[in-house]
Amino acid sequence: MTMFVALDFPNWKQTEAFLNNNALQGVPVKVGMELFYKEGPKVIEKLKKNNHSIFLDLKLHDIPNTVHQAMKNIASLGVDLVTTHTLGGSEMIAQAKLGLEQSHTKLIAVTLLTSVDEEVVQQQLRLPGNVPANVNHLARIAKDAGADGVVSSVHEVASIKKVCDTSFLTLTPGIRLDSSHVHDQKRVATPELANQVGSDFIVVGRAITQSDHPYETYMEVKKRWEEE
Ligand SMILES: O=c1ccn([C@@H]2O[C@H](COP(=O)(O)O)[C@@H](O)[C@H]2O)c(=O)[nH]1
Repeated sequence: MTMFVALDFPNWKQTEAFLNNNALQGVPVKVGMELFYKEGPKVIEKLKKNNHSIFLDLKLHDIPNTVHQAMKNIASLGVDLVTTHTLGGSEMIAQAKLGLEQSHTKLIAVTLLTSVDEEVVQQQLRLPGNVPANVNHLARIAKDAGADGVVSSVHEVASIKKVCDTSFLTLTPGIRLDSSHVHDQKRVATPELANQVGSDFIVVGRAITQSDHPYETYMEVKKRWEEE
């Protein structure tokens, strides 16, 4: 069970200040597109030097060969987890996994983003079935293609564990302490519910990074996540 703090900051200077000013040095962190596209691989080196576990959330989505070659480069960074989308299909996921084979990095495939709801799935994208059915289907594809786990919302975890096996990892963003301030997220849940349904990892961003008291909020979320 690990809780990652999403370091969604524009650059290293602001990231470092946030970690140092709030006594969060060494906590598990998620690096996403915003920070990585600005700072590149050196941001990973810096965080590793400060003993952070790292989830690199770049959500690769391209043809299988391109994803394979990109994952070979990511493997050399020594991060703990990395993401690809599932919507590139089985071959893309399998090639992503092969690209990581010389490393300890686990491959996590994004099913449906937590910012997506039934309106997007059914009215905009016109996918057959509802959100839970699509998430289950994509999780099964990811597992069969060799991924170590999936990103979903907390609400789909129990069903994924049933369909894919309890050892198949689930990583759940969209964590909120209450129903206010959901921002652009649609499928949100509390840390307690994430624990109850058996989520293996949670990701918490703005609830902590935009808090008036980030350290206290971090400790509160962690307590609620671990002690339920
Ligand atoms: O389906 C997904 C996949 C990734 N994310 C990422 O998690 C964090 C969540 O941030 P909050 O501020 O806690 O909403 C963010 O970095 C996303 O890129 C996700 O939310 N949903």
